[in-house]
Amino acid sequence: MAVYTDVPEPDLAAFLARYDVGRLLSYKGIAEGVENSNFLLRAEGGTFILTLYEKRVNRDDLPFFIGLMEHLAGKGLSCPLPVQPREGETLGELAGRPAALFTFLEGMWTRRPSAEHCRAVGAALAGMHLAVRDYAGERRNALSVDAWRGLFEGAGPRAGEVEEGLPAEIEGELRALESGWPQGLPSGVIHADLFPDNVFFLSGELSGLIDFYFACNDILAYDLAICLCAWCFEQDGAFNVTKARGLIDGYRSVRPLSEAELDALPMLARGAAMRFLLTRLYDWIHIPDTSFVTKKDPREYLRKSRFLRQVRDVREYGIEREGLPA
Ligand SMILES: Nc1ncnc2c1ncn2[C@@H]1O[C@H](COP(=O)(O)OP(=O)(O)O)[C@@H](O)[C@H]1O
Ligand SMILES: N[C@@H](CCOP(=O)(O)O)C(=O)O
Repeated sequence: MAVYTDVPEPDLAAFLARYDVGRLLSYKGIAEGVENSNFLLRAEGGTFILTLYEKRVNRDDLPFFIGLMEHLAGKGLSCPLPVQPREGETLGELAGRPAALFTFLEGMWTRRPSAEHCRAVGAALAGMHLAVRDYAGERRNALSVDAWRGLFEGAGPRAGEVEEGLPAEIEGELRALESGWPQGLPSGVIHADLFPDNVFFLSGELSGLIDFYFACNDILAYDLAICLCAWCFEQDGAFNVTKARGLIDGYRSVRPLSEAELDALPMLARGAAMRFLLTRLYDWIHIPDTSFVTKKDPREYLRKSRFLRQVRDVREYGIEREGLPA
């Protein structure tokens, strides 16, 4: 569950007095999420999400994230819009933490994505990549290929407790990624965590994207590779080619992929699997079992990494390349 900070009602009422939302009617913590504390809040002026930014989010990055959501909403992309206070900064302070109020997005995330969901996500991701082309904010990806070795070392020798031989396997894959990581591909602001729990659907249609707190500047096709990892495997670990085709073709229907991007996709997908394997491994080892945070299983991404290492050509994801059948 992700409510790390208690918010006393009088403090919240004082915080809300900065906004034109009327009186506070009710609020409750939201169990989902990992990084921040989120509350569903009802006021006379409507329903909102209150976010308190916790320790793992760097305060200096908050203007980038908030500016990004404002930019995307301004371009018509459906995402939480930071609510402006009557005066002063969008970002306030509540219960000793940086805090902001957001519009409530209707919809639910899907636990059983279909190929059609994947197609819609691909199209939305590409739409986001086009919409951010003129966003002035910049943020380095602190979880890209140059950071993975540090994460691995941070996990330490206890990585072998998760599975025998795991440290040597990660070391081998890290070397391959570090030496083969694609260069010179189109870059821009990416979401970097567009997992099913960050995409809402309503009546079968994609209704919006949330959780931009890993967004950063990186290779655009890497964002698609992250989605491939997160959306196109079944619960039993099997890769679903139909979903992969849906995702990639959905993306290409909005933003075509160059030959160089298609060539790079298998390596980018291996990198994406490694990134989530390592962050999950780090948390698995460092977050105490007594913590109320539900730790995500690194082995899920180990299995995905093993599959993705066997892929030699993007056509193995079920898509066609110019003139070449799948
Ligand atoms: N703008 C929003 N509208 C509706 N629900 C939201 C909104 N923002 C967050 N939520 C809810 O809060 C949960 C956690 O939000 P998320 O941004 O994923 O947190 P974290 O950054 O901690 O992972 C989401 O799964 C969703 O249920
Ligand atoms: N998507 C990551 C964890 C980040 O969680 P989120 O709730 O912020 O999306 C993973 O699955 O490892």
